[in-house]
Amino acid sequence: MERITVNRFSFRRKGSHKKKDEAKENAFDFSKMTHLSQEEAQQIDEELFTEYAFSVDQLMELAGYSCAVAIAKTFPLEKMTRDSGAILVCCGPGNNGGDGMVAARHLKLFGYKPSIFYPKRPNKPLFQSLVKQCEGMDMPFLSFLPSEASLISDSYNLVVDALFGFSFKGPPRSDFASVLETLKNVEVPIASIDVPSGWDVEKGCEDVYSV
Ligand SMILES: NC(=O)C1=CN([C@@H]2O[C@H](COP(=O)(O)OP(=O)(O)OC[C@H]3O[C@@H](n4cnc5c(N)ncnc54)[C@H](O)[C@@H]3O)[C@@H](O)[C@H]2O)[C@H](O)CC1
Repeated sequence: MERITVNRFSFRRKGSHKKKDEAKENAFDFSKMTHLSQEEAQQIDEELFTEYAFSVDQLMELAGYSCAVAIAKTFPLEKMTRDSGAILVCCGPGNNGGDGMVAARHLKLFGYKPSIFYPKRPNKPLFQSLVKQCEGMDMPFLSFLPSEASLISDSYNLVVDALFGFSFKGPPRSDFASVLETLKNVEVPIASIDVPSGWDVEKGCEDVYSV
């Protein structure tokens, strides 16, 4: 099963503008993918907030958009076989979940058919606005996640994992334990925003509950 981690800082594409290199450029060499440590990522965020006066909304829009672009390049719409580009975006209770809704919005504009699973919603204007924007673009919100992974694999071409980012501290609390368990067993690719949910941010996939 294919897993990729879509980290807004990890895709560095040396663009070649010659037509003939296009195929080579599209076949991304994952060995060149770089990762930031949790501390580096937090330092960059902090610098963007203080030195450059970016707001969380702006960073979330940049992160969600760049993840949508990376996902569209890695999983082209024309290669999807199920239900004209149906994808499932699973959003968690923090900013990573916000990234997921922003990515869903852009993927919808790229022609994909996102559905969103967003079980735990912060009572904050930023997230309420993101939900309103997604509803306004006719993206359905699932009231529950099918417990059978096969139902997800049969209905969607891709799962976007925007459940947890760098603030996850395992093991998953009860409300998300079954969600991670189901996603572990899906047979379609999972594109994780920032960190695959359940992974230790620095050490990687250490525990059985990681997607
Ligand atoms: N740094 C920024 O301002 C930005 C970060 N971006 C993205 O957001 C995540 C980090 O966001 P944060 O809200 O700090 O944390 P998470 O989204 O990873 O999750 C926190 C959320 O999860 C709950 N939680 C933690 N551990 C568990 C657990 N074991 N079981 C259940 N629930 C858990 C916790 O209570 C919180 O509610 C970062 O990765 C970026 O992707 C944005 O891009 C914008 C700016």
